[in-house]
Amino acid sequence: MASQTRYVDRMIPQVSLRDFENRMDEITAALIHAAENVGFFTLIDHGLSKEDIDIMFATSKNFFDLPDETKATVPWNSNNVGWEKNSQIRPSTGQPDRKESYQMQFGENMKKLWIEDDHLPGFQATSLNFMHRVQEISERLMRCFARGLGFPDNFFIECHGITRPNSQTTMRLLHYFSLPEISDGKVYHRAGAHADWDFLTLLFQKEGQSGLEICPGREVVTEFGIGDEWTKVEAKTEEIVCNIGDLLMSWSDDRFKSTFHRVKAPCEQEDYFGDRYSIAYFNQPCKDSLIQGPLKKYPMVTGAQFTENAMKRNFAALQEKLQAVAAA
Ligand SMILES: O=C(O)CCC(=O)C(=O)O
Ligand SMILES: [Fe+2]
Repeated sequence: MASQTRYVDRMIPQVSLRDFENRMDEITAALIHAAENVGFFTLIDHGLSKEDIDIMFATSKNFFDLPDETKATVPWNSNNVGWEKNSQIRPSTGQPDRKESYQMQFGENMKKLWIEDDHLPGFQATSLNFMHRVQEISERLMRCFARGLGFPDNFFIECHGITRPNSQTTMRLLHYFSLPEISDGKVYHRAGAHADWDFLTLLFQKEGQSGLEICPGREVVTEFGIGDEWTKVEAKTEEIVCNIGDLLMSWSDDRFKSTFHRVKAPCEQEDYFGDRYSIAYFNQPCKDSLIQGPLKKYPMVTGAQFTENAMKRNFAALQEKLQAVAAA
């Protein structure tokens, strides 16, 4: 069968964090190069073993295997926490992603939103432990990006402090449902094309459960248009896929690229149609962090304002898409 999607081979840089303290300048140069050119990179030698990651994936599967009524005891709310199913509509597709997800944070937003130990013993402890370890990796990357942009080394770490009660950093467990391999004429979006609006996203994929694709090319933080040439990102459990979000793009005066990506709606023979589990860790700013790049390209905003603006832009783009779909 001829491929309908236009694919191009692009190098997605791989960065090793081995011997981090001694190699920090070398690692910073590699990260800056990746951020300026692709917006995506993968990490190896990051300190989490394949087994550590597999334990979190097993914990995630145990959660999603619970009956919907049980998961509905921790419903999603607009603090970006909790469980949702088939409810996220992207401006690029105008249709809900076929997935369920559960979002967790460190702070007070999680009050009453942790699934209870009676339902899933040890879930909260395992998840928080994993979140702390991913935070440590994020903080190493933040030190490098601060150094690369000329801020003090700890600058971004403080702006995203997870011990602050108003921390918004989020880990999201994702489960995409298996889909019919024989087309019934419908398109089942998994994660419609989008850019992330956080600082940096660290994504875990499970071996064999492919589907993530990237589409570089955006020049400023406010565009929702997307191109049509995609590059597949291989699913390897032991690698962390990282991407620059709109926040870091803005904080770098658009020097670093927040790149469109999607989990493809499988439709071609070589696509993967089975259940897909992934885990995304979104580094979000504290509400009172002050955001402005060294060149002051954009007016200074707080973390709360940045988040609000991103949600407003998303909402407006979504309304526009829904109107276009209704008119068609
Ligand atoms: O599930 C994935 O692989 C990607 C998820 C994603 O891009 C997101 O949730 O922002
Ligand atoms: Fe994303």
